[in-house]
Amino acid sequence: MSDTTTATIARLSTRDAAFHQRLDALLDWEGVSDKAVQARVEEILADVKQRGDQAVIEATNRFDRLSVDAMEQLCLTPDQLKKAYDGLPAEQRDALAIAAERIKRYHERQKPTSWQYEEADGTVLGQKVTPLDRAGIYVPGGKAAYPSSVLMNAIPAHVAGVREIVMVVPTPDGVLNDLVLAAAHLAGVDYVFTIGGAQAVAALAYGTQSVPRVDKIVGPGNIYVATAKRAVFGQVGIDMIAGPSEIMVVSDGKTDPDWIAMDLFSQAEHDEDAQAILVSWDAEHLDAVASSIERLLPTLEREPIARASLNRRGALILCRDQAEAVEMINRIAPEHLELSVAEPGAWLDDIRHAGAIFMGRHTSEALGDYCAGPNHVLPTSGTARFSSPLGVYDFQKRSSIIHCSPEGASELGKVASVLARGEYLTAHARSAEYRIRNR
Ligand SMILES: NC(=O)c1ccc[n+]([C@@H]2O[C@H](COP(=O)([O-])OP(=O)(O)OC[C@H]3O[C@@H](n4cnc5c(N)ncnc54)[C@H](O)[C@@H]3O)[C@@H](O)[C@H]2O)c1
Ligand SMILES: N[C@H](CO)Cc1c[nH]c[nH+]1
Ligand SMILES: [Zn+2]
Repeated sequence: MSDTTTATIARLSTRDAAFHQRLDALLDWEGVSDKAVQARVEEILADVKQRGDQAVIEATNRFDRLSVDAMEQLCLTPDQLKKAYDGLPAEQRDALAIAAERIKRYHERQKPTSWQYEEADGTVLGQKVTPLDRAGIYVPGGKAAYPSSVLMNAIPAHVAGVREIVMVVPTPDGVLNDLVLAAAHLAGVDYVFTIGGAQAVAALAYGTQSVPRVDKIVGPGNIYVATAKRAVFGQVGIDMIAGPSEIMVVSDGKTDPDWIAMDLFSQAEHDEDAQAILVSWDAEHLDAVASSIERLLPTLEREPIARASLNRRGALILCRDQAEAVEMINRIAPEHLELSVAEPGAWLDDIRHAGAIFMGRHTSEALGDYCAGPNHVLPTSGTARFSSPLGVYDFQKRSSIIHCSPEGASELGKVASVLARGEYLTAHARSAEYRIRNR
C-alpha cells in the first residue's frame, strides 16, 4: 500500500519514517487553546455574569439567529415537554423508552454505596455519598439535535439522586426538536432553557434572574461550550472537557468493508473536526475500505461534514501486526474503540486507554450512541488516559465520616500530638492531647 492521500482520507503506514509525525498532526486538536475562541468566550462569560438574562438573550439572538426579547421565550414548561412526548409517533416513543430503560439499568449498577467500618479501638470510619443538589446538563443542538444526549446526561443524574436537573439546549433559528423535548420529559428534567454555547454555560455557572445556578455542568458541546466549561471550572464543577467525536476501528480484515466505512462515517458526520481512524495489518482490506468510503460517502445526508472530517482528521493506517495495533490504541486513547476482530476478548487485558470499547464485528459504535446502555458522553482527545465515561459518580460527591470512641481518641491523640508538634502546630497538638486519657 502506498503512502498517498486519496480524495477523502489519509493513508498512513507505520513503516514510514514520517509516520509518527503525521499521526501527531492528525491527533492534534487545537480546541480549547484557540485564542480567538477563548477571547470571545471570555467576553460572553463576563457579560452574562454582569447582566444576566439580558446578556443571554442578546447572545442567543445573535448566535442562534433568534429575535426574542424576554427569557420566558427561551424557557420550556413541563407541559410543553409532556405534549411533545405525547405527540410523538409510537415508534419514536417506544425507541426512546427502550433506550431510557437500558441506560437506566446500566447506570443503576454504578451506584456507589455509603460504607462504615469499626477499628479495634471502637472508632467508626466511613464514607457518605451525597447527590448534587442541582446539576446543569448541556445538550448540543447546533449542527444537529441530540435526544440521545438528553437521556445520557439526565438519567445518570436521576439515578444518582440529584434534586434538580436544569437542561440547556440551543435551538438555532428557533427550531424545536420534539424528540429532544420528549426525552427531557421521559428523563425527568426539571427545567429546559433553549440556549446554547458559552452563554448557556455562563448562565448555569453564575445563575441569572431566570436560570438557576447549578453545582456542576455536564455534557458535550462544541468548542465554545468546551472553552466556557474550562473557564468556569472552579466556580462550578464540570464533568470533562469534551472535544469533537472520535472513532478508532481496529480490523483483522475479515469485516465487511462497507460496515467499517459506515462506522467511520458515524463519527465523522458529527463535526468537521471529528476524528475517524482505521488500523489494520491487512493492506488489501484497507484498500477495500477506501473504495467503500468513496462509494458510500455521497449517500450521506451530512456528506459535506463527514468528508471534511475525513479529510482533516481521518486516516487508514497499515500496521505490522496485532501488537502494533495495541500500541496505537494506547497511544491514541480513543473516545470510541471498535475491535472488529474475531476474538475481541483476547485483546482486553492489553488495552489500557479507551473511553468505550465495542467488542466484535457486530457491535457498531452507533448502538452505544443510542441504546446499548453505557453512557455516550466519553473522554476525547486522548483524555481517556485519565478520565472515564460520564456516570452516576459524576453527580455525587463523598464525605468522610470519623466517629472516635473515647479509647480511639486517646490512642489517636498520642499519634496526632507527635505529628503536630513535628509541624510546630501547637493548637493541633493540644487539641489532640486534651483527649488522651490519664495524661
Ligand atoms: N461526546 C458526546 O457525547 C457528544 C454527543 C453529541 C455531540 N457531540 C459533539 O458536540 C458538538 C456539538 O456541536 P454543535 O455546534 O453542533 O452544537 P453546540 O450546541 O455544542 O453549539 C451550538 C452553539 O454554539 C454557539 N456558537 C456557534 N457559533 C458561534 C460563534 N461563532 N461564536 C460564539 N458562539 C457560537 C452558539 O451559541 C450555538 O448555540 C460536536 O462537536 C459533536 O461532535 C459530542
Ligand atoms: N457519538 C456521540 C458521542 O461522541 C454521541 C451521539 C449522539 N448521537 C449520535 N451520536
Ligand atoms: Zn455519534
